Amino acid sequence: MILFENVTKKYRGTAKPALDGIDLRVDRGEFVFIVGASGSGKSSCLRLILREDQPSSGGIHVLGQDLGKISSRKVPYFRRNLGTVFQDFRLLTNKTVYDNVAFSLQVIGKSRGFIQEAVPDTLEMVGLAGKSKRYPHELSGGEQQRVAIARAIVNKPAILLADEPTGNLDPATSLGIMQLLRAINAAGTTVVMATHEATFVDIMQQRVVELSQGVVVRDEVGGGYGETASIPVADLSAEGMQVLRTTEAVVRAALAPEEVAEAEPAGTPSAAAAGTAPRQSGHDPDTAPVTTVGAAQPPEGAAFGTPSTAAEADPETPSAPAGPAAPVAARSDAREASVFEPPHPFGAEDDDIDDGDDTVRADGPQARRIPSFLDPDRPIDPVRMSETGSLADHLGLRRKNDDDETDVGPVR
Ligand SMILES: Nc1ncnc2c1ncn2[C@@H]1O[C@H](COP(=O)(O)OP(=O)(O)OP(=O)(O)O)[C@@H](O)[C@H]1O
Repeated sequence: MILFENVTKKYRGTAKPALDGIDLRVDRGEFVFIVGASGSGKSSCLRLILREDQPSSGGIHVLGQDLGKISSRKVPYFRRNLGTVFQDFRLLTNKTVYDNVAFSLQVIGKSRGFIQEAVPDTLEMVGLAGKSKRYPHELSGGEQQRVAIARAIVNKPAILLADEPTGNLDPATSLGIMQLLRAINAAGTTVVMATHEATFVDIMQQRVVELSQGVVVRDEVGGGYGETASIPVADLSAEGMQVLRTTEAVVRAALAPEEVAEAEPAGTPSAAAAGTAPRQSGHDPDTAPVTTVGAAQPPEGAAFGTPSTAAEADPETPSAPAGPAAPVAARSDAREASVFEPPHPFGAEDDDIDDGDDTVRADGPQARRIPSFLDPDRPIDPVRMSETGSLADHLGLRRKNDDDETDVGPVR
């Protein structure tokens, strides 16, 4: 899906290359952290994948495209299949939440009908259904980043590139964002994330590619942040891990193919997978207990087919989402697509682009995509988690207060 072959990037006027002979392969469905000290080449990597920049030498293939051969005219089409999220959110300040997300579809010519379905669905998924009319300055940092993520995924990209997406957020809010990215990955989108956040790299147990002075010095699955961490690794509590396990359980339950097949009437292939449950307006995810931090744990009855009670979130009862999803199954008939369908690397308008590189290696790193400590079959007590305070408490990351504004600003 992403292939770097001996890629070197040397910026004009610099003595040392930013990237020096990089070989890297990322397969469909992987979640890959790119870590390394400041200046090690993480952002340069992402820019090359996005085709914002070109390598000085070497070859890069993304979604079957040789980026060295793709014409400038085709670059915008190519980028439709890549969602991007940045540390500084990059929202349009004069547009509402809804319009920020809708805009990315309007500029690529999506129909009004598609936009009217896809935008609310995606906002619901990221836990912002009740804030669609707000402007960015009326949102906390965590909410702004969720808008940015909604905008990045509303067109169902095959790949989501995230460059320090939690860099401006406090730890508890960052965890919500990480859970959301993990859920998006669980739904089929390949995620490549550059980060300094040792804590999340360690607890997520995904593939870690470490750069040092433009060279890959480590590439392992389930690795921690490593010796070069510039941020101390937090000692996450067992409760913190339970929170993540519950999230994974909910996502898995919502996306499990067998439940989908049973839950939906014939002709509505995306209904249960979309997890489109009756909407609950006015819900503020930042004021709710543990189960709503991050949209991977959306408001009750909301996206992912989330169980309607904390008890139902128990992974022992994975069929819980089938209920909430059912009432809106008929509505799905009218949809062009659901955000939870497997990503279609290229739409009809992009048929001229070859997608031949999208094979999955059976023995590839994605084989361990879901770590054992997130195993939904392991016993947890979701009721206790939902009734005993905030996520920050569970993680030992208590905030100064509950004010939304504490989401904003660097805390490291
Ligand atoms: N446009 C540019 N022109 C010249 N040098 C650049 C340019 N962009 C990046 N560099 C240099 O390339 C190297 C890698 O930069 P890059 O931004 O990829 O690192 P990074 O790992 O993302 O760093 P950080 O964690 O601080 O964002 C650095 O030495 C940087 O100074």
